[in-house]
Order: sequence, then structure tokens, then C-alpha cells
Amino acid sequence: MRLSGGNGDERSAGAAQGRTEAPAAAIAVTDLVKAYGPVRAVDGISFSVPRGAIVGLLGGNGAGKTTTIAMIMGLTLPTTGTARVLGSDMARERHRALHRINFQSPYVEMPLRLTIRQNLTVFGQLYGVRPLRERIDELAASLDLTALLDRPSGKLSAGQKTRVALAKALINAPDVLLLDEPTASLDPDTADWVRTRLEVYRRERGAAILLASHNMPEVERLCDDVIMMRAGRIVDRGAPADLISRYGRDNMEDVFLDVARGRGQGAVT
Ligand SMILES: Nc1ncnc2c1ncn2[C@@H]1O[C@H](COP(=O)(O)OP(=O)(O)OP(=O)(O)O)[C@@H](O)[C@H]1O
Repeated sequence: MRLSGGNGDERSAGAAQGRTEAPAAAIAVTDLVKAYGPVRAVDGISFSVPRGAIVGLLGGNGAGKTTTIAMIMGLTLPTTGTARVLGSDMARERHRALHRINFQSPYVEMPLRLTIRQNLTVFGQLYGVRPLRERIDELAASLDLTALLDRPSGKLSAGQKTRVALAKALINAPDVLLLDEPTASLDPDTADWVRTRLEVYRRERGAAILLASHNMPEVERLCDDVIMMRAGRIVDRGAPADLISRYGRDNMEDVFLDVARGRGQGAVT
């Protein structure tokens, strides 16, 4: 596990266990800046996400999480700095990595009149998945969607839509998965189920997962490390248990409140 900052600060589980080689980074963000006129949505951040790790990207509304994820996906061009995924600079050569990346957000709707199977077929074809029918059937079975496959996507409950969004996000068996609030507006049981699926996927695939979330119990459960942002900058980082102990708190919710209210350690990148 490694999170490296522009100040040379590096934390590595591998190093802590006495290994000398750090695992290759699946996501490497270096001195990343995005300015919209006078607003620096992202203001010079650096971090990396190793393969097989789940890293949380935390911060209050407007902290810069979505803008960071958009640059990692190559959807938004950085003002300066780089976002590399699996070695490719996403501003210049994203075509080299896109087939190994996927994304989930509850705020992105699929075409509502298409059935779930039709939607997954379109996305599967975009990614060149073969054999696609088998992949859709396999995902549907693992995400409890088989009985819903021929239903229009517009006629689903929020929980069912989330499971479909997860199927879409996993259709190409991505090595890098970017998640923006994957359990927003889900009941606790469905949210727990989604978290378990993500844990299984990470374990089986060894995927790198970057998770933007406002749900602190979720972060404590899933994340190996978290990056805490405020006003476009990284103000603290570390494993949830380490942060909780460092802030003298009982849980990540309280750590989050300390950081959001300016009681963080100060900008470290
Ligand atoms: N296209 C844009 N033009 C101008 N300002 C923008 C644009 N996109 C984002 N911003 C600004 O950049 C800052 C960071 O926004 P961003 O959406 O990245 O935050 P966030 O951490 O994802 O917030 P939330 O938790 O509310 O989704 C905000 O001040 C926002 O208003």
C-alpha cells in the first residue's frame, strides 16, 4: 500500500513489512491542478493508488473529488500536472488505458427505455467484451439481476439501478475502478451487499479502486488508505485506523468533521 505525496512522504505497507519493492501504481497523480478562472478546483495534489488497493477520496462538498476523478478518467484536462492510469497519461493517451478502466456513479442514468440486457450489451460492445452474452449472464447471476435482465432500465427501484450500475462498471473486468458515491441513497442492507461485492471484486481481480464517499462507516470498512481533500488540496492522508488514532477520535466520521472544519494537519502536498 502506498500513498506518496509531493513532500516526499511515503507510507507503504510493503515497506512496513520489510519488503523493499513498492507495488506498481495503478493510478499516479502528480502535481495535479485544475483551474476554472479564479477557482482552483484541484490545487496541486499528488497521490498514487497501488494495484489491489481501495483508496478513499474524502472531502466536503466542493473539495475537488469529482474534478480529480474526471481528470483521472481523461474527461477533464488538467491545467497542469499529470494523471496516469496503468502508465498512460490520461490527458494525452487515454485510449491506451480506457479499456481497462470503468466508473460507477448513482448520478449517471442509462437510457431508460432500453432493457438492462440491451444497456449492458451497448456498454460491453463499447469495451469490446467477448463473449459478451456470457459475460452479461455471469454478471447478472453474481449481482442478482437475472430475473430483471429484460426489464426496461427506467422501471427499476434505486437499489436495482445501483446493481445495474455495478454490472455496467464491471462489464469489462476493469483493473482500475473509479466509484463516486457507490451506495448513495441505498438502504443499509443493499448498501452492505454492494460493499461486499466490491470487496470480492477487489480480491478476485486485484483491481485498484478509488472511492469518493461521504459515508464514513463505508470508508472505514473498505479503504486501505484515505486521501482527505479540502478546497482542492490534500490536507491529510493515511489508513483509517491510523487517522482515527492520530486525531484521538473514535471513528472516521469525527476525523472527517475535524478535517472539514479546518482542524486537519494542514496541506501536505
Ligand atoms: N466546470 C466547472 N466550472 C467552474 N467551476 C467548477 C466546475 N466544476 C467544478 N467547479 C468548482 O470546483 C470546485 C470543486 O468541485 P467538485 O465537483 O470537484 O467537488 P466535489 O468534492 O466533487 O464536491 P461534491 O461532494 O459536492 O460532489 C467547486 O468549487 C466547484 O464549484
